[in-house]
Amino acid sequence: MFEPQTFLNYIGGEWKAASSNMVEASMNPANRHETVGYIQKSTLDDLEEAVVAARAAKMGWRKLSGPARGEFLYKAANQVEQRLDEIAEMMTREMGKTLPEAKGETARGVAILRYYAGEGMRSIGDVIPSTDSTALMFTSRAPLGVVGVITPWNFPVAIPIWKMAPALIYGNTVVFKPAQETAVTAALIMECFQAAGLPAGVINMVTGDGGLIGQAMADHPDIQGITFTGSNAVGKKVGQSALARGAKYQLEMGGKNPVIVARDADLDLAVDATISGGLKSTGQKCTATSRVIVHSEIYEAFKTKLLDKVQNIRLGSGLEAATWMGPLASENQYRTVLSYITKGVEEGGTLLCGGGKGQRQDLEAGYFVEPTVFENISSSMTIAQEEIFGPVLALMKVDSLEEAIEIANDVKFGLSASIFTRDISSMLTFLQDIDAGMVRINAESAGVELQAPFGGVKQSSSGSREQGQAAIDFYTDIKTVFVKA
Ligand SMILES: NC(=O)C1=CN([C@@H]2O[C@H](COP(=O)(O)OP(=O)(O)OC[C@H]3O[C@@H](n4cnc5c(N)ncnc54)[C@H](O)[C@@H]3O)[C@@H](O)[C@H]2O)C=CC1
Ligand SMILES: O=C(O)CCC(=O)C(=O)O
Repeated sequence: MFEPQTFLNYIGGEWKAASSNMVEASMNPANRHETVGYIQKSTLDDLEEAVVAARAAKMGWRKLSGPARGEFLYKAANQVEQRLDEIAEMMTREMGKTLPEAKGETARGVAILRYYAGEGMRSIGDVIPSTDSTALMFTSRAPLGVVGVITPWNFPVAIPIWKMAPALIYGNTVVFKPAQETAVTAALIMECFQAAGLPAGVINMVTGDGGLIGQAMADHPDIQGITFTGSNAVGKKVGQSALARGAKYQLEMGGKNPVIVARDADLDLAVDATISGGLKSTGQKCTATSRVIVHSEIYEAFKTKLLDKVQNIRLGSGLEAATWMGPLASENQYRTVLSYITKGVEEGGTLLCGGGKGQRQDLEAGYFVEPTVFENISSSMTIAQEEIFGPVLALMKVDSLEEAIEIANDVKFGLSASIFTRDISSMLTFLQDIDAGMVRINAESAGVELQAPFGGVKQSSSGSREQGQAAIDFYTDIKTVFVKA
Protein backbone atom coordinates (compact mmCIF):
# COMPACT_ATOMS: atom_id res chain seq x y z
CA MET A 1 0.00 0.00 0.00
CA PHE A 2 1.45 3.38 -1.05
CA GLU A 3 1.68 5.90 1.81
CA PRO A 4 1.80 9.57 0.74
CA GLN A 5 4.36 11.75 2.56
CA THR A 6 4.53 15.51 3.02
CA PHE A 7 7.39 17.33 1.29
CA LEU A 8 8.75 20.70 2.39
CA ASN A 9 10.45 23.60 0.68
CA TYR A 10 14.26 23.52 0.67
CA ILE A 11 15.64 26.92 1.68
CA GLY A 12 19.12 27.84 2.91
CA GLY A 13 20.04 24.18 3.44
CA GLU A 14 16.94 23.38 5.52
CA TRP A 15 13.56 21.78 4.85
CA LYS A 16 10.84 24.27 5.75
CA ALA A 17 7.06 24.34 5.74
CA ALA A 18 5.43 27.19 3.81
CA SER A 19 4.50 30.20 5.90
CA SER A 20 0.89 29.72 4.77
CA ASN A 21 0.86 26.39 6.69
CA MET A 22 -0.98 25.04 3.68
CA VAL A 23 -0.19 22.02 1.56
CA GLU A 24 -1.60 20.72 -1.70
CA ALA A 25 -2.10 17.11 -2.70
CA SER A 26 -0.28 15.80 -5.74
CA MET A 27 -2.46 13.19 -7.47
CA ASN A 28 -1.76 10.11 -9.55
CA PRO A 29 -3.17 10.77 -13.05
CA ALA A 30 -3.62 7.04 -13.64
CA ASN A 31 -5.86 6.90 -10.56
CA ARG A 32 -7.19 10.24 -9.40
CA HIS A 33 -8.20 8.74 -6.02
CA GLU A 34 -4.56 8.13 -5.10
CA THR A 35 -2.58 10.90 -3.44
CA VAL A 36 1.11 10.74 -4.31
CA GLY A 37 2.26 13.24 -1.70
CA TYR A 38 1.63 16.65 -0.19
CA ILE A 39 3.60 19.69 -1.24
CA GLN A 40 3.85 23.20 0.13
CA LYS A 41 1.60 26.01 -1.00
CA SER A 42 4.18 28.73 -0.58
CA THR A 43 3.76 32.45 -0.17
CA LEU A 44 5.83 35.37 -1.37
CA ASP A 45 7.53 35.41 2.05
CA ASP A 46 8.85 31.89 1.40
CA LEU A 47 10.15 32.96 -1.99
CA GLU A 48 11.81 35.99 -0.40
CA GLU A 49 13.58 33.76 2.12
CA ALA A 50 14.86 31.56 -0.71
CA VAL A 51 16.13 34.53 -2.73
CA VAL A 52 17.88 35.96 0.35
CA ALA A 53 19.53 32.57 0.96
CA ALA A 54 20.63 32.24 -2.67
CA ARG A 55 21.97 35.78 -2.65
CA ALA A 56 23.93 35.19 0.56
CA ALA A 57 25.50 32.01 -0.87
CA LYS A 58 26.40 33.64 -4.19
CA MET A 59 29.87 34.94 -3.43
CA GLY A 60 31.17 31.81 -1.66
CA TRP A 61 29.95 29.57 -4.50
CA ARG A 62 31.40 31.65 -7.33
CA LYS A 63 34.75 31.78 -5.54
CA LEU A 64 35.05 27.98 -5.61
CA SER A 65 37.00 26.62 -8.57
CA GLY A 66 35.08 25.02 -11.44
CA PRO A 67 36.49 21.56 -10.59
CA ALA A 68 35.42 22.00 -6.94
CA ARG A 69 31.86 22.85 -8.00
CA GLY A 70 32.02 19.87 -10.35
CA GLU A 71 32.76 17.55 -7.40
CA PHE A 72 29.39 18.49 -5.88
CA LEU A 73 27.63 17.68 -9.14
CA TYR A 74 29.37 14.29 -9.37
CA LYS A 75 28.13 13.56 -5.85
CA ALA A 76 24.59 14.65 -6.76
CA ALA A 77 24.75 12.37 -9.84
CA ASN A 78 25.73 9.42 -7.64
CA GLN A 79 22.82 10.15 -5.31
CA VAL A 80 20.30 10.26 -8.16
CA GLU A 81 21.80 7.06 -9.59
CA GLN A 82 21.53 5.25 -6.25
CA ARG A 83 17.87 6.27 -5.95
CA LEU A 84 17.02 5.83 -9.62
CA ASP A 85 14.31 3.19 -9.17
CA GLU A 86 12.59 5.08 -6.36
CA ILE A 87 12.69 8.43 -8.20
CA ALA A 88 11.44 6.86 -11.44
CA GLU A 89 8.58 5.10 -9.68
CA MET A 90 7.54 8.35 -8.02
CA MET A 91 7.66 10.12 -11.38
CA THR A 92 5.42 7.49 -12.95
CA ARG A 93 2.99 7.71 -10.05
CA GLU A 94 2.97 11.50 -10.13
CA MET A 95 2.81 12.33 -13.86
CA GLY A 96 1.90 9.10 -15.55
CA LYS A 97 4.68 8.28 -18.01
CA THR A 98 5.58 4.60 -18.10
CA LEU A 99 8.18 3.23 -15.71
CA PRO A 100 10.74 2.48 -18.48
CA GLU A 101 10.34 6.06 -19.73
CA ALA A 102 10.72 7.40 -16.18
CA LYS A 103 13.82 5.27 -15.59
CA GLY A 104 15.28 6.46 -18.88
CA GLU A 105 14.63 10.06 -17.91
CA THR A 106 16.18 9.64 -14.47
CA ALA A 107 19.27 8.01 -16.00
CA ARG A 108 19.43 10.98 -18.36
CA GLY A 109 19.41 13.25 -15.29
CA VAL A 110 22.43 11.37 -13.94
CA ALA A 111 24.26 11.75 -17.26
CA ILE A 112 23.46 15.48 -17.44
CA LEU A 113 24.85 16.02 -13.93
CA ARG A 114 28.05 14.18 -14.87
CA TYR A 115 28.36 16.08 -18.15
CA TYR A 116 28.15 19.44 -16.38
CA ALA A 117 30.40 18.26 -13.53
CA GLY A 118 33.01 17.75 -16.28
CA GLU A 119 32.31 21.24 -17.64
CA GLY A 120 33.89 22.55 -14.45
CA MET A 121 37.26 21.53 -15.90
CA ARG A 122 36.78 22.83 -19.44
CA SER A 123 37.73 26.10 -21.08
CA ILE A 124 35.69 29.18 -20.26
CA GLY A 125 37.32 31.61 -22.62
CA ASP A 126 39.59 32.39 -25.58
CA VAL A 127 42.82 34.25 -26.05
CA ILE A 128 42.32 36.87 -28.76
CA PRO A 129 45.28 38.57 -30.51
CA SER A 130 45.46 42.23 -29.54
CA THR A 131 46.68 44.96 -31.88
CA ASP A 132 49.09 45.80 -29.04
CA SER A 133 51.73 43.09 -29.24
CA THR A 134 52.80 43.61 -25.62
CA ALA A 135 49.28 43.08 -24.21
CA LEU A 136 47.31 39.97 -23.36
CA MET A 137 43.65 39.96 -24.40
CA PHE A 138 41.27 37.18 -23.49
CA THR A 139 37.68 36.40 -22.59
CA SER A 140 36.48 34.91 -19.35
CA ARG A 141 33.02 34.03 -18.06
CA ALA A 142 31.27 35.42 -15.00
CA PRO A 143 28.17 33.85 -13.42
CA LEU A 144 24.95 35.89 -13.51
CA GLY A 145 24.36 35.60 -9.76
CA VAL A 146 21.04 34.09 -8.65
CA VAL A 147 19.21 32.12 -11.36
CA GLY A 148 15.47 31.41 -11.15
CA VAL A 149 14.48 28.03 -12.60
CA ILE A 150 10.80 27.53 -13.57
CA THR A 151 9.99 24.07 -14.93
CA PRO A 152 7.01 22.11 -16.29
CA TRP A 153 5.67 18.70 -15.35
CA ASN A 154 6.43 16.73 -18.51
CA PHE A 155 10.10 15.99 -17.71
CA PRO A 156 10.12 16.40 -13.92
CA VAL A 157 13.73 15.23 -13.53
CA ALA A 158 15.54 15.95 -16.79
CA ILE A 159 14.39 19.56 -17.33
CA PRO A 160 15.15 20.80 -13.79
CA ILE A 161 18.54 19.10 -13.93
CA TRP A 162 19.44 20.41 -17.39
CA LYS A 163 18.75 23.92 -16.08
CA MET A 164 20.18 23.64 -12.54
CA ALA A 165 23.38 21.71 -13.38
CA PRO A 166 24.77 24.32 -15.83
CA ALA A 167 23.57 27.17 -13.58
CA LEU A 168 25.57 25.69 -10.71
CA ILE A 169 28.71 24.64 -12.56
CA TYR A 170 29.19 28.12 -14.01
CA GLY A 171 28.96 29.60 -10.51
CA ASN A 172 25.34 30.70 -10.05
CA THR A 173 23.11 29.95 -7.10
CA VAL A 174 19.59 28.71 -7.77
CA VAL A 175 15.98 29.28 -6.74
CA PHE A 176 13.90 26.48 -8.25
CA LYS A 177 10.12 26.42 -8.69
CA PRO A 178 8.97 23.11 -10.12
CA ALA A 179 5.51 22.56 -11.61
CA GLN A 180 3.11 21.87 -8.75
CA GLU A 181 1.90 18.74 -10.60
CA THR A 182 5.31 17.08 -10.15
CA ALA A 183 6.69 18.79 -7.06
CA VAL A 184 7.03 15.52 -5.14
CA THR A 185 9.46 14.16 -7.74
CA ALA A 186 11.27 17.51 -7.64
CA ALA A 187 11.63 17.20 -3.86
CA LEU A 188 13.39 13.84 -4.29
CA ILE A 189 15.89 15.52 -6.62
CA MET A 190 16.48 18.22 -4.00
CA GLU A 191 17.16 15.50 -1.44
CA CYS A 192 19.91 14.25 -3.75
CA PHE A 193 21.46 17.73 -3.94
CA GLN A 194 21.24 18.00 -0.16
CA ALA A 195 22.96 14.63 0.27
CA ALA A 196 25.68 15.78 -2.12
CA GLY A 197 26.54 18.43 0.49
CA LEU A 198 26.12 21.63 -1.53
CA PRO A 199 26.68 24.65 0.76
CA ALA A 200 23.52 26.10 2.32
CA GLY A 201 21.67 28.50 0.02
CA VAL A 202 23.39 27.41 -3.20
CA ILE A 203 20.25 25.57 -4.29
CA ASN A 204 16.74 26.29 -3.01
CA MET A 205 13.30 24.99 -3.90
CA VAL A 206 9.98 26.75 -3.33
CA THR A 207 6.79 25.03 -4.48
CA GLY A 208 3.49 26.74 -5.16
CA ASP A 209 1.24 28.46 -7.62
CA GLY A 210 2.95 29.45 -10.87
CA GLY A 211 1.05 32.72 -11.23
CA LEU A 212 2.21 33.76 -7.74
CA ILE A 213 5.66 32.28 -7.12
CA GLY A 214 6.78 31.97 -10.76
CA GLN A 215 5.65 35.47 -11.65
CA ALA A 216 7.31 36.91 -8.53
CA MET A 217 10.55 35.19 -9.57
CA ALA A 218 10.36 36.79 -13.00
CA ASP A 219 9.82 40.17 -11.30
CA HIS A 220 12.37 39.78 -8.49
CA PRO A 221 15.20 42.35 -8.59
CA ASP A 222 17.66 39.96 -6.91
CA ILE A 223 17.23 37.22 -9.53
CA GLN A 224 19.60 38.02 -12.38
CA GLY A 225 18.54 35.28 -14.79
CA ILE A 226 15.31 33.35 -15.39
CA THR A 227 15.16 30.07 -17.27
CA PHE A 228 11.69 28.81 -18.14
CA THR A 229 10.16 25.82 -19.94
CA GLY A 230 6.39 25.64 -20.38
CA SER A 231 3.55 27.16 -22.34
CA ASN A 232 3.89 29.94 -24.86
CA ALA A 233 1.48 32.24 -23.03
CA VAL A 234 3.30 32.03 -19.70
CA GLY A 235 6.75 32.07 -21.32
CA LYS A 236 6.00 35.37 -23.02
CA LYS A 237 4.89 36.90 -19.70
CA VAL A 238 8.04 35.65 -17.97
CA GLY A 239 10.20 37.06 -20.76
CA GLN A 240 8.46 40.44 -20.69
CA SER A 241 8.80 40.71 -16.90
CA ALA A 242 12.50 39.83 -17.00
CA LEU A 243 13.15 42.21 -19.89
CA ALA A 244 11.37 45.05 -18.12
CA ARG A 245 13.90 44.94 -15.28
CA GLY A 246 16.95 44.12 -17.40
CA ALA A 247 17.35 40.51 -16.29
CA LYS A 248 18.54 37.77 -18.63
CA TYR A 249 15.90 35.24 -19.68
CA GLN A 250 15.70 32.00 -21.57
CA LEU A 251 12.38 30.52 -22.73
CA GLU A 252 11.70 27.05 -24.10
CA MET A 253 8.07 26.79 -25.14
CA GLY A 254 5.89 24.95 -27.58
CA GLY A 255 6.26 22.95 -30.73
CA LYS A 256 4.05 21.74 -33.56
CA ASN A 257 6.59 19.37 -34.94
CA PRO A 258 6.21 17.85 -38.40
CA VAL A 259 7.50 14.61 -39.79
CA ILE A 260 7.69 14.44 -43.58
CA VAL A 261 7.39 10.99 -45.13
CA ALA A 262 8.83 11.28 -48.62
CA ARG A 263 7.92 9.07 -51.58
CA ASP A 264 11.13 6.99 -51.16
CA ALA A 265 10.94 6.65 -47.37
CA ASP A 266 11.53 3.39 -45.51
CA LEU A 267 7.89 3.11 -44.42
CA ASP A 268 8.44 0.75 -41.49
CA LEU A 269 11.08 3.05 -40.06
CA ALA A 270 8.87 6.09 -40.62
CA VAL A 271 5.88 4.42 -38.95
CA ASP A 272 7.88 3.38 -35.89
CA ALA A 273 9.42 6.83 -35.57
CA THR A 274 6.05 8.56 -35.96
CA ILE A 275 4.60 6.42 -33.19
CA SER A 276 7.58 6.83 -30.90
CA GLY A 277 7.95 10.57 -31.61
CA GLY A 278 4.22 11.28 -31.42
CA LEU A 279 2.91 9.02 -28.71
CA LYS A 280 5.69 8.23 -26.21
CA SER A 281 5.11 10.16 -22.98
CA THR A 282 1.50 10.30 -24.22
CA GLY A 283 2.51 13.01 -26.67
CA GLN A 284 3.48 15.39 -23.86
CA LYS A 285 6.83 16.51 -25.19
CA CYS A 286 7.61 19.85 -26.78
CA THR A 287 9.46 17.83 -29.41
CA ALA A 288 6.55 15.41 -30.03
CA THR A 289 5.48 14.73 -33.61
CA SER A 290 2.01 16.12 -34.21
CA ARG A 291 1.77 16.64 -37.99
CA VAL A 292 2.58 13.74 -40.31
CA ILE A 293 3.00 15.06 -43.85
CA VAL A 294 2.94 12.16 -46.28
CA HIS A 295 3.56 11.96 -50.04
CA SER A 296 0.38 10.96 -51.89
CA GLU A 297 2.07 8.04 -53.69
CA ILE A 298 2.77 6.16 -50.46
CA TYR A 299 0.02 7.71 -48.33
CA GLU A 300 -2.32 4.70 -48.23
CA ALA A 301 0.48 2.21 -47.54
CA PHE A 302 1.86 4.40 -44.74
CA LYS A 303 -1.60 4.95 -43.24
CA THR A 304 -2.40 1.22 -43.18
CA LYS A 305 0.87 0.36 -41.44
CA LEU A 306 0.49 3.22 -38.97
CA LEU A 307 -3.09 2.38 -37.99
CA ASP A 308 -2.23 -1.28 -37.64
CA LYS A 309 0.33 -0.45 -34.95
CA VAL A 310 -1.47 2.46 -33.25
CA GLN A 311 -4.61 0.37 -32.74
CA ASN A 312 -2.55 -2.20 -30.84
CA ILE A 313 -1.06 0.25 -28.36
CA ARG A 314 -1.76 -0.79 -24.80
CA LEU A 315 -3.03 2.04 -22.63
CA GLY A 316 -2.83 1.80 -18.85
CA SER A 317 -1.06 2.73 -15.64
CA GLY A 318 2.61 3.42 -16.28
CA LEU A 319 3.47 1.13 -13.38
CA GLU A 320 2.13 -1.95 -15.21
CA ALA A 321 4.68 -3.78 -17.33
CA ALA A 322 2.24 -4.35 -20.22
CA THR A 323 1.49 -0.63 -20.63
CA TRP A 324 2.94 1.18 -23.65
CA MET A 325 1.19 4.52 -23.09
CA GLY A 326 0.19 6.07 -19.77
CA PRO A 327 -2.45 8.70 -18.96
CA LEU A 328 -2.22 12.43 -19.52
CA ALA A 329 -0.51 14.15 -16.62
CA SER A 330 -3.46 16.07 -15.19
CA GLU A 331 -7.15 16.79 -15.47
CA ASN A 332 -6.33 20.08 -17.20
CA GLN A 333 -4.28 18.32 -19.81
CA TYR A 334 -6.98 15.67 -20.26
CA ARG A 335 -9.69 18.27 -20.86
CA THR A 336 -7.48 20.25 -23.23
CA VAL A 337 -6.63 17.22 -25.35
CA LEU A 338 -10.26 16.03 -25.56
CA SER A 339 -11.35 19.52 -26.56
CA TYR A 340 -8.77 19.60 -29.38
CA ILE A 341 -10.06 16.22 -30.60
CA THR A 342 -13.63 17.59 -30.65
CA LYS A 343 -12.42 20.65 -32.53
CA GLY A 344 -10.63 18.46 -35.07
CA VAL A 345 -13.89 16.67 -35.85
CA GLU A 346 -15.94 19.89 -35.88
CA GLU A 347 -13.55 21.50 -38.35
CA GLY A 348 -13.90 18.59 -40.77
CA GLY A 349 -11.03 16.25 -39.89
CA THR A 350 -11.68 12.51 -40.22
CA LEU A 351 -11.02 10.50 -37.09
CA LEU A 352 -9.28 7.27 -38.14
CA CYS A 353 -8.76 5.81 -34.69
CA GLY A 354 -8.92 6.72 -31.01
CA GLY A 355 -10.45 10.00 -29.95
CA GLY A 356 -12.03 8.66 -26.79
CA LYS A 357 -11.17 7.92 -23.19
CA GLY A 358 -10.60 4.20 -23.56
CA GLN A 359 -13.33 1.72 -22.71
CA ARG A 360 -11.70 -0.60 -20.17
CA GLN A 361 -12.93 -0.39 -16.60
CA ASP A 362 -9.42 -0.02 -15.15
CA LEU A 363 -9.02 3.22 -17.16
CA GLU A 364 -12.02 4.94 -15.61
CA ALA A 365 -10.24 6.48 -12.65
CA GLY A 366 -7.44 8.00 -14.73
CA TYR A 367 -6.92 10.72 -17.33
CA PHE A 368 -6.57 8.34 -20.25
CA VAL A 369 -7.06 9.31 -23.88
CA GLU A 370 -6.69 6.75 -26.63
CA PRO A 371 -3.93 7.21 -29.21
CA THR A 372 -5.68 9.22 -31.89
CA VAL A 373 -5.06 9.61 -35.63
CA PHE A 374 -6.81 12.14 -37.88
CA GLU A 375 -6.74 12.52 -41.66
CA ASN A 376 -8.09 15.13 -44.07
CA ILE A 377 -6.38 17.81 -42.04
CA SER A 378 -5.50 21.06 -43.74
CA SER A 379 -2.97 23.55 -42.49
CA SER A 380 -5.56 26.14 -41.50
CA MET A 381 -7.34 23.85 -39.02
CA THR A 382 -6.80 24.42 -35.29
CA ILE A 383 -5.30 20.99 -34.69
CA ALA A 384 -2.73 21.67 -37.42
CA GLN A 385 -1.72 24.97 -35.82
CA GLU A 386 -1.91 24.75 -32.02
CA GLU A 387 0.16 22.63 -29.67
CA ILE A 388 -2.09 19.83 -28.37
CA PHE A 389 0.43 18.14 -26.04
CA GLY A 390 -1.35 14.81 -26.21
CA PRO A 391 -1.48 11.55 -28.18
CA VAL A 392 -2.92 13.03 -31.37
CA LEU A 393 -1.43 12.66 -34.87
CA ALA A 394 -2.73 14.58 -37.89
CA LEU A 395 -2.08 13.04 -41.32
CA MET A 396 -1.68 15.51 -44.18
CA LYS A 397 -1.35 14.42 -47.81
CA VAL A 398 0.99 16.25 -50.24
CA ASP A 399 2.20 15.83 -53.81
CA SER A 400 5.78 17.11 -53.53
CA LEU A 401 8.61 17.79 -51.13
CA GLU A 402 8.24 21.53 -51.70
CA GLU A 403 4.57 21.38 -50.68
CA ALA A 404 5.51 19.29 -47.63
CA ILE A 405 8.10 21.82 -46.48
CA GLU A 406 5.70 24.72 -47.09
CA ILE A 407 3.08 23.07 -44.85
CA ALA A 408 5.72 22.07 -42.28
CA ASN A 409 6.80 25.73 -41.98
CA ASP A 410 3.25 27.10 -41.90
CA VAL A 411 3.01 27.35 -38.08
CA LYS A 412 4.21 29.82 -35.47
CA PHE A 413 6.53 27.24 -33.89
CA GLY A 414 9.86 25.85 -35.06
CA LEU A 415 11.28 23.45 -32.53
CA SER A 416 12.00 20.15 -34.20
CA ALA A 417 11.26 18.56 -37.58
CA SER A 418 12.13 15.31 -39.27
CA ILE A 419 12.07 13.74 -42.71
CA PHE A 420 12.14 10.15 -43.88
CA THR A 421 13.86 9.76 -47.23
CA ARG A 422 16.77 7.92 -48.82
CA ASP A 423 17.51 10.71 -51.28
CA ILE A 424 20.44 12.96 -50.44
CA SER A 425 19.07 15.88 -52.41
CA SER A 426 15.73 15.72 -50.53
CA MET A 427 17.71 15.61 -47.28
CA LEU A 428 19.69 18.70 -48.23
CA THR A 429 16.63 20.63 -49.41
CA PHE A 430 14.88 19.81 -46.12
CA LEU A 431 17.92 20.73 -44.06
CA GLN A 432 18.18 24.11 -45.75
CA ASP A 433 14.51 25.07 -46.05
CA ILE A 434 12.90 23.83 -42.85
CA ASP A 435 12.30 26.34 -40.03
CA ALA A 436 13.36 24.34 -36.97
CA GLY A 437 16.05 24.40 -34.32
CA MET A 438 16.37 20.61 -34.32
CA VAL A 439 16.48 19.00 -37.75
CA ARG A 440 16.34 15.22 -37.88
CA ILE A 441 16.78 12.94 -40.87
CA ASN A 442 15.46 9.37 -40.73
CA ALA A 443 14.90 9.79 -36.99
CA GLU A 444 11.90 10.75 -34.86
CA SER A 445 11.25 14.40 -34.01
CA ALA A 446 11.66 13.84 -30.26
CA GLY A 447 14.80 12.66 -28.54
CA VAL A 448 17.43 15.03 -27.40
CA GLU A 449 21.10 14.42 -26.70
CA LEU A 450 22.33 16.20 -23.60
CA GLN A 451 25.70 17.16 -25.10
CA ALA A 452 24.16 19.00 -28.09
CA PRO A 453 22.41 22.40 -28.19
CA PHE A 454 18.64 22.20 -27.72
CA GLY A 455 16.09 24.84 -28.71
CA GLY A 456 13.94 26.18 -31.49
CA VAL A 457 13.22 29.07 -33.82
CA LYS A 458 10.17 31.32 -34.21
CA GLN A 459 7.89 31.16 -31.14
CA SER A 460 9.35 27.92 -29.76
CA SER A 461 12.26 29.56 -27.94
CA SER A 462 13.65 32.93 -27.04
CA GLY A 463 16.65 32.47 -29.28
CA SER A 464 19.07 30.97 -26.81
CA ARG A 465 19.97 27.29 -26.56
CA GLU A 466 19.99 24.90 -23.63
CA GLN A 467 22.17 21.85 -22.95
CA GLY A 468 25.63 20.95 -24.17
CA GLN A 469 28.24 23.67 -24.13
CA ALA A 470 25.67 26.10 -25.53
CA ALA A 471 24.32 26.47 -21.97
CA ILE A 472 27.29 28.64 -21.01
CA ASP A 473 25.89 31.46 -23.14
CA PHE A 474 22.84 31.88 -20.93
CA TYR A 475 24.29 31.10 -17.51
CA THR A 476 27.29 33.43 -17.79
CA ASP A 477 28.26 36.84 -19.05
CA ILE A 478 31.38 37.27 -21.15
CA LYS A 479 34.15 39.44 -19.71
CA THR A 480 36.64 40.71 -22.27
CA VAL A 481 39.95 41.28 -20.50
CA PHE A 482 42.85 43.37 -21.71
CA VAL A 483 46.06 43.16 -19.66
CA LYS A 484 49.04 45.44 -20.17
CA ALA A 485 52.06 44.95 -17.97
N1 LIG B 1 7.51 23.21 -23.82
C1 LIG B 1 7.18 22.29 -22.96
O1 LIG B 1 7.94 21.39 -22.72
C2 LIG B 1 5.90 22.40 -22.25
C3 LIG B 1 4.79 22.96 -22.86
N2 LIG B 1 3.62 23.03 -22.17
C4 LIG B 1 2.43 23.56 -22.90
O2 LIG B 1 1.68 24.38 -22.01
C5 LIG B 1 0.36 23.89 -21.88
C6 LIG B 1 -0.15 24.17 -20.48
O3 LIG B 1 0.63 23.50 -19.51
P1 LIG B 1 0.89 24.20 -18.09
O4 LIG B 1 1.45 23.23 -17.14
O5 LIG B 1 -0.31 24.94 -17.67
O6 LIG B 1 2.08 25.22 -18.49
P2 LIG B 1 2.54 26.52 -17.76
O7 LIG B 1 3.32 27.33 -18.72
O8 LIG B 1 1.41 27.16 -17.03
O9 LIG B 1 3.53 25.96 -16.60
C7 LIG B 1 4.93 25.84 -16.72
C8 LIG B 1 5.59 26.36 -15.44
O10 LIG B 1 5.33 27.76 -15.32
C9 LIG B 1 4.75 28.05 -14.05
N3 LIG B 1 3.89 29.21 -14.19
C10 LIG B 1 2.53 29.26 -14.41
N4 LIG B 1 2.13 30.55 -14.49
C11 LIG B 1 3.22 31.32 -14.33
C12 LIG B 1 3.44 32.72 -14.33
N5 LIG B 1 2.46 33.61 -14.52
N6 LIG B 1 4.71 33.18 -14.15
C13 LIG B 1 5.73 32.32 -13.99
N7 LIG B 1 5.58 30.99 -13.96
C14 LIG B 1 4.34 30.49 -14.13
C15 LIG B 1 4.04 26.76 -13.68
O11 LIG B 1 3.78 26.71 -12.30
C16 LIG B 1 5.05 25.74 -14.15
O12 LIG B 1 6.10 25.62 -13.22
C17 LIG B 1 0.47 22.42 -22.25
O13 LIG B 1 -0.73 21.92 -22.69
C18 LIG B 1 1.51 22.46 -23.34
O14 LIG B 1 0.93 22.82 -24.55
C19 LIG B 1 3.51 22.59 -20.89
C20 LIG B 1 4.56 22.02 -20.26
C21 LIG B 1 5.84 21.86 -20.91
O1 LIG C 1 12.52 15.22 -26.70
C1 LIG C 1 13.00 15.29 -25.58
O2 LIG C 1 13.57 14.34 -25.06
C2 LIG C 1 12.95 16.59 -24.80
C3 LIG C 1 11.60 17.20 -24.86
C4 LIG C 1 11.51 18.43 -24.06
O3 LIG C 1 12.46 19.06 -23.76
C5 LIG C 1 10.21 18.89 -23.60
O4 LIG C 1 9.21 18.31 -23.92
O5 LIG C 1 10.18 19.90 -22.88
